[in-house]
Amino acid sequence: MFDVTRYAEAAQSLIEAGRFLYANGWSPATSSNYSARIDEQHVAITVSGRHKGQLGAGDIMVVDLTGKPVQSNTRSSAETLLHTVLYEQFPDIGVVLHTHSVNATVLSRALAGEGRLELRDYELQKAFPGVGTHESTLSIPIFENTQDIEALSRETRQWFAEHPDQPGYLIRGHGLYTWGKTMADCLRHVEAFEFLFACELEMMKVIR
Ligand SMILES: CSC[C@@H](O)[C@@H](O)C(=O)COP(=O)(O)O
Ligand SMILES: [Zn+2]
Repeated sequence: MFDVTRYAEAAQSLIEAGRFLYANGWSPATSSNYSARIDEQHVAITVSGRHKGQLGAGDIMVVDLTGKPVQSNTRSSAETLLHTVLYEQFPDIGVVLHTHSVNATVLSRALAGEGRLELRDYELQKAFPGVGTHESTLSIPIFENTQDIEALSRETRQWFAEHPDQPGYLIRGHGLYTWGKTMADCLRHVEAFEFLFACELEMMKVIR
């Protein structure tokens, strides 16, 4: 079983993250899902279909690392498996955030036919762990959107087994997944990605 105090802390951090992400326009219309690790085997995650700007304690539940609900009859996020494969694969991550911003959606569609977004020469790449210079490349995979989340979870697992240092991915026409050791780290990654996506879209207007 899991520690109730740690669950309450994780739930509170997800509630606060939801207010921030919704206020920024990155989690509109009940979209997005968030999770935080409680211990090696348990994760607090948003209940499916809830408004992410108005989350309360009843909107957060617990699943195990196979995505199975623990002590709950509610349905966890439809995309639970996209979270749990990351916790399984990266034992040191504590938080996963999935957002649906306009820029992530438009940029991933603008790059139709391309399987990656390569980010280079931006100072803000240093917001990600292990990046100490703008002279580096962040290779962000773009997976095709699908309603078959089990298949997508297998696809992401395989890609990140081969590219463990990349801090996130896009689903085309859908949104961003990113993670971090702490909530502060993960929120910084969302903000950094959003800044970089906006820059890429501006660059397309200037250069193409
Ligand atoms: C409101 S459409 C968005 C959903 O289809 C999904 O992509 C999403 O992010 C939220 O699903 P949820 O089951 O609430 O976690
Ligand atoms: Zn989504």
